[in-house]
Amino acid sequence: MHPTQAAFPATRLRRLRKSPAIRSLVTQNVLTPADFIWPVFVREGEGIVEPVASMPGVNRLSVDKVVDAAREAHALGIPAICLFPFTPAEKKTEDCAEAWNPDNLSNRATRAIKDAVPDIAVMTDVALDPYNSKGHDGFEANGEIVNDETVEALVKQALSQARAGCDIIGPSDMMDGRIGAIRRELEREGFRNTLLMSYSAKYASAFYGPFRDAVGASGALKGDKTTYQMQPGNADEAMRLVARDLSEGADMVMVKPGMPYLDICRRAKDSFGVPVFAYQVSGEYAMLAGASERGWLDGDRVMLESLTAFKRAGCDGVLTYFAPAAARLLNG
Ligand SMILES: NCc1[nH]cc(CCC(=O)O)c1CC(=O)O
Repeated sequence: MHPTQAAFPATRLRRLRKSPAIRSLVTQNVLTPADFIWPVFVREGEGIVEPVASMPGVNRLSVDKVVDAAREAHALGIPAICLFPFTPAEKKTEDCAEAWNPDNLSNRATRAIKDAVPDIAVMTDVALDPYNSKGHDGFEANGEIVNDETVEALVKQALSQARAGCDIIGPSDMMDGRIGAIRRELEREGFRNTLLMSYSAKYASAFYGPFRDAVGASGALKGDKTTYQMQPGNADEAMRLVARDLSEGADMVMVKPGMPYLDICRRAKDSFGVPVFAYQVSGEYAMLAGASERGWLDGDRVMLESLTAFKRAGCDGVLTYFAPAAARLLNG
Protein backbone atom coordinates (compact mmCIF):
# COMPACT_ATOMS: atom_id res chain seq x y z
CA MET A 1 0.00 0.00 0.00
CA HIS A 2 1.34 3.44 -0.93
CA PRO A 3 -0.79 6.18 0.66
CA THR A 4 -1.04 9.30 -1.48
CA GLN A 5 0.09 12.43 0.27
CA ALA A 6 0.52 16.06 -0.62
CA ALA A 7 3.90 17.69 -0.26
CA PHE A 8 4.91 19.62 2.85
CA PRO A 9 3.38 21.82 4.22
CA ALA A 10 -0.01 20.57 2.94
CA THR A 11 0.92 17.34 4.62
CA ARG A 12 2.29 17.64 8.12
CA LEU A 13 2.28 14.15 9.59
CA ARG A 14 2.73 15.59 13.08
CA ARG A 15 -0.86 16.90 12.94
CA LEU A 16 -2.02 13.35 13.62
CA ARG A 17 0.07 13.26 16.80
CA LYS A 18 -0.88 16.67 18.14
CA SER A 19 -2.93 15.74 21.22
CA PRO A 20 -4.06 12.70 23.22
CA ALA A 21 -7.52 13.03 21.65
CA ILE A 22 -6.23 12.99 18.07
CA ARG A 23 -3.73 10.25 18.82
CA SER A 24 -6.39 8.04 20.34
CA LEU A 25 -8.57 8.59 17.28
CA VAL A 26 -5.89 7.24 14.91
CA THR A 27 -4.59 4.39 17.06
CA GLN A 28 -4.28 1.39 14.76
CA ASN A 29 -3.54 -1.51 17.12
CA VAL A 30 -5.01 -1.80 20.59
CA LEU A 31 -4.01 -4.27 23.26
CA THR A 32 -6.67 -5.73 25.58
CA PRO A 33 -6.63 -8.46 28.25
CA ALA A 34 -8.56 -10.61 25.74
CA ASP A 35 -5.33 -10.89 23.72
CA PHE A 36 -3.54 -12.87 26.41
CA ILE A 37 -2.90 -16.51 27.19
CA TRP A 38 -1.21 -16.78 30.57
CA PRO A 39 1.41 -19.58 30.92
CA VAL A 40 1.65 -20.88 34.51
CA PHE A 41 3.97 -23.40 36.17
CA VAL A 42 2.28 -26.09 38.23
CA ARG A 43 3.91 -28.15 40.99
CA GLU A 44 2.90 -30.75 43.57
CA GLY A 45 1.77 -29.82 47.06
CA GLU A 46 -0.77 -27.51 48.58
CA GLY A 47 -0.72 -23.82 49.36
CA ILE A 48 2.60 -23.41 47.55
CA VAL A 49 3.75 -20.27 45.75
CA GLU A 50 7.41 -20.82 44.92
CA PRO A 51 9.32 -18.05 43.10
CA VAL A 52 11.25 -18.89 39.92
CA ALA A 53 14.63 -17.22 40.47
CA SER A 54 15.31 -16.29 36.84
CA MET A 55 11.79 -14.91 36.25
CA PRO A 56 11.09 -12.14 38.81
CA GLY A 57 7.37 -12.11 39.64
CA VAL A 58 6.70 -15.62 38.28
CA ASN A 59 5.96 -18.54 40.63
CA ARG A 60 5.46 -22.29 40.56
CA LEU A 61 2.00 -22.92 41.99
CA SER A 62 0.40 -25.96 43.59
CA VAL A 63 -2.93 -27.00 42.04
CA ASP A 64 -5.06 -25.08 44.59
CA LYS A 65 -3.04 -21.92 43.86
CA VAL A 66 -3.37 -22.47 40.11
CA VAL A 67 -7.12 -22.50 40.60
CA ASP A 68 -6.83 -19.15 42.41
CA ALA A 69 -4.72 -17.87 39.51
CA ALA A 70 -7.37 -19.00 37.01
CA ARG A 71 -10.05 -17.20 39.02
CA GLU A 72 -7.93 -14.05 39.04
CA ALA A 73 -7.22 -14.32 35.30
CA HIS A 74 -10.89 -14.76 34.50
CA ALA A 75 -11.82 -11.72 36.62
CA LEU A 76 -9.21 -9.69 34.73
CA GLY A 77 -10.67 -10.65 31.35
CA ILE A 78 -7.88 -13.03 30.34
CA PRO A 79 -9.53 -15.75 28.23
CA ALA A 80 -7.02 -18.58 28.61
CA ILE A 81 -4.42 -20.07 30.91
CA CYS A 82 -1.71 -22.49 29.74
CA LEU A 83 -0.33 -25.18 32.06
CA PHE A 84 3.30 -26.29 32.34
CA PRO A 85 4.04 -28.95 34.95
CA PHE A 86 7.21 -28.95 37.03
CA THR A 87 8.13 -32.63 37.22
CA PRO A 88 10.47 -33.90 39.93
CA ALA A 89 13.37 -36.08 38.72
CA GLU A 90 11.84 -39.31 40.08
CA LYS A 91 8.81 -38.97 37.76
CA LYS A 92 11.03 -38.73 34.67
CA THR A 93 11.64 -41.98 32.81
CA GLU A 94 12.91 -43.12 29.42
CA ASP A 95 9.41 -44.28 28.40
CA CYS A 96 7.87 -40.96 29.57
CA ALA A 97 4.76 -42.81 30.81
CA GLU A 98 3.81 -39.99 33.19
CA ALA A 99 2.94 -37.92 30.10
CA TRP A 100 -0.30 -39.85 29.51
CA ASN A 101 -1.11 -40.68 33.13
CA PRO A 102 -4.74 -39.49 33.55
CA ASP A 103 -3.81 -38.31 37.05
CA ASN A 104 -0.60 -36.50 36.24
CA LEU A 105 -0.14 -32.97 37.54
CA SER A 106 -1.22 -31.24 34.35
CA ASN A 107 -4.44 -33.29 34.08
CA ARG A 108 -5.29 -32.77 37.75
CA ALA A 109 -4.79 -29.02 37.35
CA THR A 110 -6.98 -28.99 34.22
CA ARG A 111 -9.83 -30.76 36.03
CA ALA A 112 -9.53 -28.49 39.07
CA ILE A 113 -9.63 -25.33 36.95
CA LYS A 114 -12.52 -26.49 34.73
CA ASP A 115 -14.40 -27.39 37.91
CA ALA A 116 -13.90 -24.04 39.61
CA VAL A 117 -13.73 -21.62 36.67
CA PRO A 118 -15.46 -23.36 33.74
CA ASP A 119 -15.45 -20.24 31.58
CA ILE A 120 -11.69 -19.86 31.32
CA ALA A 121 -10.09 -21.82 28.48
CA VAL A 122 -7.37 -24.25 29.56
CA MET A 123 -4.47 -24.88 27.21
CA THR A 124 -2.04 -27.75 27.74
CA ASP A 125 1.38 -28.60 26.37
CA VAL A 126 2.13 -31.68 24.31
CA ALA A 127 5.80 -32.71 24.34
CA LEU A 128 7.71 -35.34 26.27
CA ASP A 129 10.38 -33.13 27.86
CA PRO A 130 8.78 -32.68 31.31
CA TYR A 131 8.62 -36.47 31.69
CA ASN A 132 11.76 -37.55 29.84
CA SER A 133 14.85 -38.54 31.82
CA LYS A 134 16.81 -37.56 28.70
CA GLY A 135 15.27 -34.07 28.70
CA HIS A 136 14.21 -34.06 25.03
CA ASP A 137 10.76 -33.43 23.55
CA GLY A 138 10.91 -36.86 21.89
CA PHE A 139 12.26 -40.35 22.56
CA GLU A 140 15.97 -40.80 22.07
CA ALA A 141 17.37 -43.94 20.45
CA ASN A 142 21.06 -44.27 19.60
CA GLY A 143 21.63 -40.57 19.91
CA GLU A 144 18.73 -39.70 17.62
CA ILE A 145 15.35 -38.15 18.51
CA VAL A 146 13.03 -40.63 16.80
CA ASN A 147 10.01 -39.07 15.12
CA ASP A 148 7.29 -41.67 14.54
CA GLU A 149 7.62 -43.48 17.88
CA THR A 150 7.44 -40.08 19.58
CA VAL A 151 4.27 -39.14 17.66
CA GLU A 152 2.55 -42.28 18.99
CA ALA A 153 3.34 -41.16 22.55
CA LEU A 154 2.26 -37.58 21.86
CA VAL A 155 -1.12 -38.86 20.65
CA LYS A 156 -1.60 -40.68 23.97
CA GLN A 157 -0.54 -37.57 25.89
CA ALA A 158 -2.91 -35.33 23.91
CA LEU A 159 -5.82 -37.73 24.39
CA SER A 160 -5.28 -37.80 28.16
CA GLN A 161 -5.35 -33.98 28.17
CA ALA A 162 -8.56 -33.90 26.13
CA ARG A 163 -10.14 -36.41 28.53
CA ALA A 164 -9.14 -34.18 31.47
CA GLY A 165 -11.17 -31.42 29.81
CA CYS A 166 -8.65 -29.07 28.28
CA ASP A 167 -9.92 -26.69 25.59
CA ILE A 168 -6.76 -26.11 23.57
CA ILE A 169 -3.97 -28.61 23.00
CA GLY A 170 -0.61 -27.06 22.19
CA PRO A 171 1.89 -29.46 20.62
CA SER A 172 5.29 -27.84 21.24
CA ASP A 173 7.44 -30.83 20.29
CA MET A 174 8.18 -30.07 16.59
CA MET A 175 7.89 -33.70 15.45
CA ASP A 176 6.60 -34.24 11.89
CA GLY A 177 3.04 -35.48 11.45
CA ARG A 178 1.86 -35.00 15.01
CA ILE A 179 -0.93 -32.54 14.26
CA GLY A 180 -2.62 -34.95 11.83
CA ALA A 181 -2.14 -37.91 14.17
CA ILE A 182 -3.56 -36.03 17.17
CA ARG A 183 -6.46 -34.61 15.15
CA ARG A 184 -7.45 -38.10 13.89
CA GLU A 185 -7.39 -39.51 17.41
CA LEU A 186 -9.44 -36.61 18.82
CA GLU A 187 -12.10 -37.10 16.13
CA ARG A 188 -12.12 -40.86 16.67
CA GLU A 189 -12.61 -40.39 20.40
CA GLY A 190 -15.38 -37.81 20.00
CA PHE A 191 -13.41 -34.71 20.96
CA ARG A 192 -14.74 -32.74 18.02
CA ASN A 193 -14.35 -29.30 19.58
CA THR A 194 -10.93 -29.64 21.16
CA LEU A 195 -8.74 -27.03 19.51
CA LEU A 196 -5.18 -27.53 18.33
CA MET A 197 -2.79 -24.60 18.54
CA SER A 198 0.33 -25.85 16.85
CA TYR A 199 3.71 -24.53 17.86
CA SER A 200 4.38 -24.52 14.10
CA ALA A 201 7.39 -22.24 13.87
CA LYS A 202 9.34 -23.01 17.01
CA TYR A 203 12.98 -22.02 16.88
CA ALA A 204 15.93 -23.64 18.65
CA SER A 205 16.36 -20.64 20.90
CA ALA A 206 18.57 -19.60 23.77
CA PHE A 207 15.62 -17.58 25.07
CA TYR A 208 14.07 -20.74 26.65
CA GLY A 209 16.71 -20.89 29.39
CA PRO A 210 14.62 -19.66 32.36
CA PHE A 211 11.68 -21.91 31.36
CA ARG A 212 13.84 -25.03 31.50
CA ASP A 213 14.81 -24.02 35.05
CA ALA A 214 11.17 -23.31 35.93
CA VAL A 215 9.98 -26.78 34.87
CA GLY A 216 13.11 -28.57 36.09
CA ALA A 217 14.24 -29.64 32.61
CA SER A 218 17.70 -28.06 32.41
CA GLY A 219 19.42 -30.81 34.40
CA ALA A 220 18.18 -33.67 32.24
CA LEU A 221 18.85 -32.17 28.81
CA LYS A 222 22.10 -33.17 27.13
CA GLY A 223 22.96 -31.45 23.89
CA ASP A 224 20.44 -29.26 22.13
CA LYS A 225 17.16 -29.45 20.19
CA THR A 226 18.49 -28.43 16.78
CA THR A 227 17.40 -31.62 14.97
CA TYR A 228 13.75 -30.74 15.57
CA GLN A 229 13.47 -27.03 16.40
CA MET A 230 14.17 -24.46 13.66
CA GLN A 231 17.34 -22.53 12.87
CA PRO A 232 17.01 -18.84 13.77
CA GLY A 233 18.11 -17.80 10.27
CA ASN A 234 15.24 -19.55 8.47
CA ALA A 235 12.01 -17.87 7.42
CA ASP A 236 10.61 -19.73 4.36
CA GLU A 237 10.75 -22.98 6.30
CA ALA A 238 8.41 -21.43 8.90
CA MET A 239 5.80 -20.90 6.16
CA ARG A 240 6.12 -24.55 5.07
CA LEU A 241 5.58 -25.65 8.69
CA VAL A 242 2.51 -23.43 9.10
CA ALA A 243 1.04 -24.68 5.80
CA ARG A 244 1.72 -28.28 6.77
CA ASP A 245 0.12 -27.94 10.23
CA LEU A 246 -2.97 -26.22 8.82
CA SER A 247 -3.36 -28.98 6.24
CA GLU A 248 -3.25 -31.55 9.07
CA GLY A 249 -5.98 -29.87 11.12
CA ALA A 250 -4.45 -27.14 13.30
CA ASP A 251 -7.00 -24.46 14.26
CA MET A 252 -4.39 -21.88 15.20
CA VAL A 253 -0.65 -21.56 14.76
CA MET A 254 2.09 -20.16 16.92
CA VAL A 255 5.45 -18.52 16.41
CA LYS A 256 7.99 -18.91 19.18
CA PRO A 257 9.94 -17.04 20.57
CA GLY A 258 8.10 -13.78 19.98
CA MET A 259 9.97 -10.49 19.88
CA PRO A 260 12.97 -11.70 17.82
CA TYR A 261 10.56 -13.32 15.29
CA LEU A 262 7.93 -10.67 14.59
CA ASP A 263 8.71 -10.89 10.87
CA ILE A 264 7.58 -14.54 10.96
CA CYS A 265 4.33 -13.56 12.69
CA ARG A 266 3.59 -11.00 10.00
CA ARG A 267 4.37 -13.39 7.14
CA ALA A 268 2.23 -16.14 8.68
CA LYS A 269 -0.72 -13.77 9.09
CA ASP A 270 -0.42 -12.31 5.58
CA SER A 271 0.16 -15.66 3.89
CA PHE A 272 -2.54 -17.74 5.58
CA GLY A 273 -5.10 -15.45 7.24
CA VAL A 274 -5.59 -17.83 10.17
CA PRO A 275 -5.38 -17.09 13.89
CA VAL A 276 -1.69 -16.50 14.63
CA PHE A 277 -0.23 -16.39 18.13
CA ALA A 278 3.22 -15.58 19.42
CA TYR A 279 4.88 -16.84 22.56
CA GLN A 280 6.80 -14.14 24.41
CA VAL A 281 9.03 -16.71 26.07
CA SER A 282 10.75 -16.94 29.43
CA GLY A 283 14.01 -15.29 28.30
CA GLU A 284 12.13 -12.35 26.81
CA TYR A 285 10.25 -11.98 30.09
CA ALA A 286 13.48 -12.32 32.10
CA MET A 287 15.31 -9.60 30.21
CA LEU A 288 12.48 -7.09 30.55
CA ALA A 289 11.57 -7.98 34.14
CA GLY A 290 15.22 -8.24 35.22
CA ALA A 291 16.20 -4.87 33.76
CA SER A 292 13.06 -3.27 35.21
CA GLU A 293 13.82 -4.71 38.64
CA ARG A 294 17.22 -2.96 38.50
CA GLY A 295 15.61 0.32 37.48
CA TRP A 296 17.20 0.22 34.01
CA LEU A 297 13.86 0.11 32.19
CA ASP A 298 10.38 1.38 33.00
CA GLY A 299 8.75 -2.01 33.60
CA ASP A 300 5.14 -1.08 32.88
CA ARG A 301 5.97 0.76 29.69
CA VAL A 302 8.27 -1.85 28.16
CA MET A 303 5.72 -4.52 29.04
CA LEU A 304 2.88 -2.81 27.16
CA GLU A 305 5.11 -1.69 24.30
CA SER A 306 6.46 -5.19 23.76
CA LEU A 307 2.96 -6.69 23.82
CA THR A 308 1.53 -4.08 21.46
CA ALA A 309 4.26 -5.02 18.98
CA PHE A 310 2.66 -8.46 18.62
CA LYS A 311 -0.64 -6.91 17.61
CA ARG A 312 1.13 -4.68 15.09
CA ALA A 313 2.89 -7.75 13.66
CA GLY A 314 -0.48 -9.35 12.95
CA CYS A 315 -0.89 -11.62 15.96
CA ASP A 316 -4.37 -12.37 17.27
CA GLY A 317 -2.97 -12.98 20.71
CA VAL A 318 0.15 -13.67 22.73
CA LEU A 319 1.26 -16.13 25.36
CA THR A 320 2.94 -13.99 27.98
CA TYR A 321 4.04 -14.27 31.59
CA PHE A 322 3.07 -10.58 31.86
CA ALA A 323 -0.62 -11.43 31.30
CA PRO A 324 -2.00 -10.60 34.78
CA ALA A 325 0.20 -7.53 35.31
CA ALA A 326 -0.57 -6.18 31.83
CA ALA A 327 -4.30 -6.89 32.24
CA ARG A 328 -4.37 -5.06 35.58
CA LEU A 329 -2.70 -2.06 33.98
CA LEU A 330 -4.98 -2.08 30.93
CA ASN A 331 -8.07 -2.39 33.10
CA GLY A 332 -6.91 0.69 35.03
N1 LIG B 1 8.31 -28.47 25.00
C1 LIG B 1 9.08 -27.62 25.69
C2 LIG B 1 8.70 -26.19 25.80
N2 LIG B 1 7.45 -25.69 25.84
C3 LIG B 1 7.55 -24.32 26.04
C4 LIG B 1 8.90 -23.98 26.10
C5 LIG B 1 9.54 -22.64 26.31
C6 LIG B 1 8.70 -21.58 26.93
C7 LIG B 1 9.47 -20.44 27.47
O1 LIG B 1 10.72 -20.33 27.34
O2 LIG B 1 8.82 -19.57 28.08
C8 LIG B 1 9.63 -25.16 25.94
C9 LIG B 1 11.10 -25.19 26.03
C10 LIG B 1 11.90 -25.96 25.07
O3 LIG B 1 11.50 -26.21 23.93
O4 LIG B 1 12.99 -26.35 25.47
